[in-house]
Amino acid sequence: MKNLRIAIQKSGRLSEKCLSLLNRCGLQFDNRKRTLISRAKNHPVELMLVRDDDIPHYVRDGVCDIGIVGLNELEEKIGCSKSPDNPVKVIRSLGFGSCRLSLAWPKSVPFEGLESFSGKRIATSYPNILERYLESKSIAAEAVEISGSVEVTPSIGVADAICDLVSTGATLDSNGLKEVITILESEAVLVRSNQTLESEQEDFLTRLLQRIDGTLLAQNANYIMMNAPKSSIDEIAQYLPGMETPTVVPLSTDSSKVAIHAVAQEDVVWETMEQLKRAGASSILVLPIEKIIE
Ligand SMILES: Nc1ncnc2c1ncn2[C@@H]1O[C@H](COP(=O)(O)OP(=O)(O)OP(=O)(O)O)[C@@H](O)[C@H]1O
Ligand SMILES: O=P(O)(O)OC[C@H]1O[C@H](OP(=O)(O)OP(=O)(O)O)[C@H](O)[C@@H]1O
Ligand SMILES: [Mg+2]
Repeated sequence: MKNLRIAIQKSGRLSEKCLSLLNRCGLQFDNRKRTLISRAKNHPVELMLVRDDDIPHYVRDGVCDIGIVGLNELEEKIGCSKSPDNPVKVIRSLGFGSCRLSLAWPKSVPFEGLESFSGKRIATSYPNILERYLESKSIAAEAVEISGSVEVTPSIGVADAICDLVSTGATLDSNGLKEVITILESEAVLVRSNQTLESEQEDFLTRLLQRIDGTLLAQNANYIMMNAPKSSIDEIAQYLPGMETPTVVPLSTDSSKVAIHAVAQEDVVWETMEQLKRAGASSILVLPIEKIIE
């Protein structure tokens, strides 16, 4: 059977989270960091550890079948991820690696809107996204390609402004810059090529996607259990927002009471538990959920 090849970032902001997601999906790999291709111990899967810049092209060219990469890298290297003709398709958004690609301007220079960028040099590691954006807004500015430490370029005279990734904004702030326009909201995405996979690979990918969905769903979900008088079931159900119909089970020791179990698709806060107690519930337990298959 042909292995499903998965590319993830070798070392960087996404590496640990990608590995942890795959582990939670039941894939086990050798931990040796220097092994750049490793076969999963228990599934027909091969893991490729590579620079994140290369993942979009590897997936497009069929070097690997699927990959996890920031949407920012995908848009830069392949572009138009939303177009149906795109050779690389986003098949899941994974909810980590959240950041945005933004234009930033020196705090010491007055900023008068997008027009301020006209005729200016903008340093960036994302020249394709930037140029597409500037063109769509009819702004004539020069994208100066820089591979890293972009935030330093205005203060050393290499550029007038920058276009780079922002998360907390601390890097911009400590380099005398302020975020002025967001061009792209990004997060880690699972991608696949448009090329047809062998049927066994496709089958395994379907199973893997079900596991990823189950893991992502479980991530924010909780299981809540409590005992309550039968007379309070309706009131208690009102305080279980976003939950499927709770399971109500008789208690063998007390016929006036029942056990209520429910899955909450969100965090259950102390206030909700306090409300449940006021409504007559006791022994209220909230447990994390590890996996879900719907
Ligand atoms: N400050 C941030 N907060 C959250 N996510 C971020 C942040 N900066 C980058 N990312 C996301 O993490 C991805 C990887 O970032 P990282 O800095 O590790 O990349 P890199 O230096 O290009 O790594 P590589 O050596 O693989 O080329 C980015 O493409 C982006 O999607
Ligand atoms: O808004 P902040 O929370 O300060 O994050 C933004 C910084 O994070 C990323 O760099 P990273 O730290 O990954 O370093 P690198 O660019 O050298 O990989 C990005 O390129 C910014 O420089
Ligand atoms: Mg990179």
